[in-house]
Amino acid sequence: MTIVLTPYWSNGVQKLKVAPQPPAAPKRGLIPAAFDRDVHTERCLLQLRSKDKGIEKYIYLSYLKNEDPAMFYKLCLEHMAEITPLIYTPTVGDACVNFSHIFRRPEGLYVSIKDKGKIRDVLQNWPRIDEARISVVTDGSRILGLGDLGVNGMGISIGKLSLYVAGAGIRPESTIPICLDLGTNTQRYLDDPLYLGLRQKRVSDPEMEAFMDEFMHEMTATFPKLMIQFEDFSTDNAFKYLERYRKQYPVFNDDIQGTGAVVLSGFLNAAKLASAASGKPLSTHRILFFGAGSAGVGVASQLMSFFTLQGLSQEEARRSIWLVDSQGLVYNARGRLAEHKKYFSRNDYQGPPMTSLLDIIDYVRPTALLGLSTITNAFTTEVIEAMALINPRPILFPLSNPVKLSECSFAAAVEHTRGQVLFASGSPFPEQEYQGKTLYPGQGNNMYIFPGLGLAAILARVSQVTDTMVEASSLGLANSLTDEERSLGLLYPQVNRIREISAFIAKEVIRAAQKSGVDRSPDLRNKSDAELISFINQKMWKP
Ligand SMILES: NC(=O)C1=CN([C@@H]2O[C@H](COP(=O)(O)OP(=O)(O)OC[C@H]3O[C@@H](n4cnc5c(N)ncnc54)[C@H](O)[C@@H]3O)[C@@H](O)[C@H]2O)C=CC1
Ligand SMILES: CC(=O)C(=O)O
Ligand SMILES: [Mg+2]
Repeated sequence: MTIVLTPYWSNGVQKLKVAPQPPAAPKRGLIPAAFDRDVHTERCLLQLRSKDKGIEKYIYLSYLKNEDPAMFYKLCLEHMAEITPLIYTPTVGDACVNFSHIFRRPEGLYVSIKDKGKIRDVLQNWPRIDEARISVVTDGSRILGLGDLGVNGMGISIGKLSLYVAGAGIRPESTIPICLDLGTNTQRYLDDPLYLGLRQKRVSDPEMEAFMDEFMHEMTATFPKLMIQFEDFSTDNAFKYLERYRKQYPVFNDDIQGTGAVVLSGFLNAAKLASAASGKPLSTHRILFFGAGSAGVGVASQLMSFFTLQGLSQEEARRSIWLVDSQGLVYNARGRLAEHKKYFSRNDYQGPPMTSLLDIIDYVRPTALLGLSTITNAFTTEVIEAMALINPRPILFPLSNPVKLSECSFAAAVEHTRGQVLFASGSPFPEQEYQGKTLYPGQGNNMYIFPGLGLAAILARVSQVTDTMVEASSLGLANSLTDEERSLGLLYPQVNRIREISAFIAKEVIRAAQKSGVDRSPDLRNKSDAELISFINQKMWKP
């Protein structure tokens, strides 16, 4: 028997048909005589390309995913570089902002504060309880860099799960996009008659805490084989709920851990090239973070392992990192600091607040400048030039999403470093020609990590996601560059190899889970690496 995704309506939820294999041929007369599935692939692609705007392409692809999921995922796999920016960042940002306006039919699960006390009843309405393996859960409070989008944040859970299917072959019917509706503080949504969420301000912290405790408990009770990815919670809640549940349930926070892993990976590759140019050892890198939120501090914590891999002590590693937030350089003498910034706060600077990025660069003399601030073009011409003056090959990672919030463009980075930049951004930029050479931007986005990490967690049936599993995903990604990709100067592998990369990452993560003793699939322990890779490939769903 094969589960065939047949999205049709019934009582407001999508249902599945369980069909015998092979599916019955359509009845004579119901399709045109010359209909051919391969030709239809081309037709779908032409229809997609005929649309001018990203958001129109997004709407077309959403329709296709609902009507013909196999065709949607076939297109994704065959045209990964073209389609990823349409179903994910940057276009998914527009789709989320306008979610209540472009909405056509429900997808995923909405759990609201009104369901408190009866969350189990809501979860049990999910039509595919037994198949459920992975859920992306957001509360919509910090969607990409776009702020509090309330229930419109559902678009991000849907987009990430499409990448789980396309990128790691998770079965579509095993995914559950979830948006928690805890209100929104965005007035224009509260005033919008089309807004799909509750018309109330966000609930208080204690109310949210009680809700989250019930939600997590009931999720595990209802879906015993489920892995949970927290996505785009506002800063404090991102740290708080990761810490609260990470030892209790199989859960990870993509913005803290997934981003940390993907940036560590690209940084490892960039730092080698930078050190080769400067002649300075890897251990002497100095990293300046512009933005000290969940992503900035998540990446800083992960980059600690870069330095410890070079033989530095924890303390030496910590001292190689500087944070900047909206008040400027983060240092102890500045006054009260949010909990998550304290570890990296500097105690070696006592002067007045330092707020100009140029002054901070002059003071820190960083080898790498990483942007996770949501401040468009914060890396000005002068900032990029200052980095190029200190470093023969400056590392510039403007990682904020979507593309309109990027701290700088690839074109600007190439121009103002005379082609020497080692670059990765959160959303994709086009390649650049410089003095007759083609230069390729990296995409430092957690989409390289979470599909493989999630697949590993599902196959090894882990009880929790450990730091060593996250680090293994990162090193796995860094080591998956081919010689050809290295010769092109790439920091990340080409996205069209995503399934191969996810399989490799999954193998590394499963091994790390086994070492940590959090795996619950003992038969995988006996497999050689080659057998494990082949097992993983064989488990991947193919459209
Ligand atoms: N490339 C990737 O894979 C990922 C990218 N991101 C992006 O990173 C950005 C930040 O995300 P989070 O850390 O979760 O948000 P956040 O809201 O937790 O953090 C934002 C940080 O930027 C700082 N900031 C704001 N204005 C500033 C200014 N004028 N100067 C200096 N710093 C300023 C804030 O003080 C805060 O520390 C978002 O655009 C998000 O899309 C997040 C996760 C993954
Ligand atoms: C990529 C991602 O997770 C973000 O920008 O929030
Ligand atoms: Mg995110």
